[in-house]
Amino acid sequence: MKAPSWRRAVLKVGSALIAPDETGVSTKYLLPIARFINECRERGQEVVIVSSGSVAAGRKHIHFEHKKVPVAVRKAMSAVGQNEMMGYWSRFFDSPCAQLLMTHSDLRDRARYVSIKNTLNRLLEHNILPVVNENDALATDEMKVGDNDNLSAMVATLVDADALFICSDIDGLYDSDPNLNPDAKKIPVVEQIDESIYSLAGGSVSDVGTGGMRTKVEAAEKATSHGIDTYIVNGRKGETFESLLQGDIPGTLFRRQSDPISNKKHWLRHTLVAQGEILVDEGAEKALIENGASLLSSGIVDVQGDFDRGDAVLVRSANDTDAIAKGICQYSAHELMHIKGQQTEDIAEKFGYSPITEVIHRDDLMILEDA
Ligand SMILES: Nc1ncnc2c1ncn2[C@@H]1O[C@H](COP(=O)(O)OP(=O)(O)O)[C@@H](O)[C@H]1O
Ligand SMILES: N[C@@H](CCC(=O)OP(=O)(O)O)C(=O)O
Repeated sequence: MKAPSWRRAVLKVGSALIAPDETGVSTKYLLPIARFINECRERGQEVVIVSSGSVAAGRKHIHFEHKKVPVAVRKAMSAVGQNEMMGYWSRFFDSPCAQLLMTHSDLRDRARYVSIKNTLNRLLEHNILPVVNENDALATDEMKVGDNDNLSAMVATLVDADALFICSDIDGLYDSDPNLNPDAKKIPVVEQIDESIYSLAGGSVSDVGTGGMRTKVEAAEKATSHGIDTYIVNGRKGETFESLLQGDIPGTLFRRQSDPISNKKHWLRHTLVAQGEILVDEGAEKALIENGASLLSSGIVDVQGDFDRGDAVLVRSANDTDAIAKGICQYSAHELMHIKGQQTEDIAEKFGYSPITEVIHRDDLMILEDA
């Protein structure tokens, strides 16, 4: 079976490759990766790197006795290590590399999201190789993505990539962790990601790696739902990249969904964090799910949480605990408490102004699965 062709790819390099000894970065596994990138670029394909390794690089300079490194020390390691990690990449390419450090809070803000997208596109136009990492030194828990597997899927969506290569220290997804079970069997192709796939994926055994296989499957789910073929391959083996160049599939391919959801809805579903909940009556629930309607104030029963205009919220039936939709709300929680259950015309009369008809516009609304 041949791999689908691609035009633009994101290639994620985990700590397991750039920092195989977990302290300090190393060129040991980077040369075949850099050769692969150079060859792809010569063929007219574009590549964005998402690289881990800043924490491992920083460990060389900030010694810490205990295995469990406190958050502040990890951030300091990352700050001193980013530069070093970038230096390693730069030495492999004749054209320049550009560093982009971001957090989840940058990606969930629509304006910043578009700004990052434009910057990445300009860099690619100028044949500059972007190297993305999380801005670990600044990110608080609420701000961060937390792992570069998920970050790479978000970046792949952002740049409209058609392939995502997650390069790690393992040959792909197995039916259990091969580091723990020598009889584990590799799964060459995953057509659909569901709970049975998640149940196979374990964590990381490394001190600097984050997430293990679970975050890779999460990344694959995000990317494939956006129409991006996702590969987990072993970046420790040079032949992996030879195979990829020949169009073979050396690891596990998670095949893209044939009906990808739009950019905006993808961003809404996977990137935006809901700030509150809107409880709706049966009529509104039916209108949203069956008729593809916008949410109007008349169907709202209650409001929970404290959100502002433009924030993401979950919509759920007043009779159920499961959310049915997620959307961007045009009103604040405070405003909704006043207009809930009212017809749009009555609001105009009561409050003396012409309200926005849709509390959540259909275009800003994503029905969740199983609703
Ligand atoms: N089902 C599985 N198949 C393959 N690897 C698995 C599985 N479950 C857990 N793993 C672990 O995931 C590790 C790779 O993740 P991680 O250490 O975070 O690497 P990276 O630094 O490349 O992100 C593997 O070395 C393996 O121990
Ligand atoms: N941002 C961190 C890496 C976080 C991460 O996800 O690591 P990994 O699981 O090795 O890809 C760093 O630069 O060290």
